[in-house]
Amino acid sequence: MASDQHKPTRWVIKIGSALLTNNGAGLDLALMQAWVDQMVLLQQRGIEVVVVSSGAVAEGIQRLGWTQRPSSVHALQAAAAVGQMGLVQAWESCFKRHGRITAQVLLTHDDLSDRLRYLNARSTLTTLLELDVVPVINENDTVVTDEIRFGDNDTLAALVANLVVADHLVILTDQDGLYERDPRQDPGAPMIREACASDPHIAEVAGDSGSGLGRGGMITKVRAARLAARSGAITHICTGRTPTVLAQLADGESPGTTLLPDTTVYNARKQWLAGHLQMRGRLVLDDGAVERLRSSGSSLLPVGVVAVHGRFSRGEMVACEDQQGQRVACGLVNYSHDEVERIKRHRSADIDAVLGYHYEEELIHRDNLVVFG
Ligand SMILES: Nc1ncnc2c1ncn2[C@@H]1O[C@H](COP(=O)(O)OP(=O)(O)O)[C@@H](O)[C@H]1O
Ligand SMILES: N[C@@H](CCC(=O)OP(=O)(O)O)C(=O)O
Repeated sequence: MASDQHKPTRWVIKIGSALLTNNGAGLDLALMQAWVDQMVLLQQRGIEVVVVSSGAVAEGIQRLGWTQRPSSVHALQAAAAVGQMGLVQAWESCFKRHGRITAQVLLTHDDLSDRLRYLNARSTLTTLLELDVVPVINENDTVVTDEIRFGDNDTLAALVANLVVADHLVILTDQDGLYERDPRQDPGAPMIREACASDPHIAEVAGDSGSGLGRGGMITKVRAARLAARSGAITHICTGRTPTVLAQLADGESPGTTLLPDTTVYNARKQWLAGHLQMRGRLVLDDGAVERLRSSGSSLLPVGVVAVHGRFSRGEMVACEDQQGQRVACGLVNYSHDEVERIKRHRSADIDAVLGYHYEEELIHRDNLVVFG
């Protein structure tokens, strides 16, 4: 078990569908065993490992004997339920050969946006790591609807990296790294070896999935690197087809693309706030309010709000934008959308007179607000 003084090194390792299932042909058990052999080596070097494994839908489609990916949500969810069995069986048996124990953790977006469930998930994961168990995480595809979906496992892996404060997020995929253009379209495109996670260029060159098996493509991997950077994690995008890739990374080599954290590292509560992917509404701020949020970390007052969009209740998550539509911050709002409509542009001292009551003088208190750098 880890002592309180020594923070262990943690890696979140995410593996994509096309890679895991040999482009949809069924789980590639030999490759899975090769990664597990290396993960055990990492553990022997004192590195704690969390696996985020895609592949449930692809494996389910294969097990059900379907020749193509269905379009119906319920068929996809059924495939995920079938395939998840195969996934966890395979991970368990690969780790068992080394006498290691695994645990299945299935998450939805709601599990991480609800503060209590988020804290619970964090405690469970850290307990599993202290017990030397390898958590194998996937989205709970069988129950998710679009409203509560992470959407892709790159994003899920980044939020898990935030949750366990991982040092490295390793995204194993079917390409050697991030290229200047999708290598499926341009095989001669050069690979980007290192960049800052927030570099706009990398988001411009990253395209969507070319395989039809994966959900996100490179763009979700770049966004995941940005999310992971909020807790200080370095992201590596590498091919999982090289059997020694994890050992190479542990030796300090950079076999793929390395994306370095270059933004403010948030504290635990701000990371939780920043990890909310679904906003209930949008507040448009005037230039003065944007400047104050950015420069002095102030709370948002109603006087700085010029427009309100969406329907939200007190306590829900809203985005704050400048007048050009750029997202500046997000936070838990103290007033509902119709209340904000009435108190916007007013001084806090006037809230009582306008509404006939007031909760707080801030629209979003600075403790519940996260400003993007
Ligand atoms: N700039 C790029 N560099 C590399 N791959 C890219 C790029 N843009 C788009 N892609 C595509 O992203 C795919 C990887 O994403 P995806 O299929 O979602 O994989 P995974 O299942 O591993 O998440 C690659 O096979 C490639 O076709
Ligand atoms: N949760 C889904 C994976 C979704 C996903 O993001 O896939 P991928 O882009 O291959 O990592 C599954 O297990 O099939």
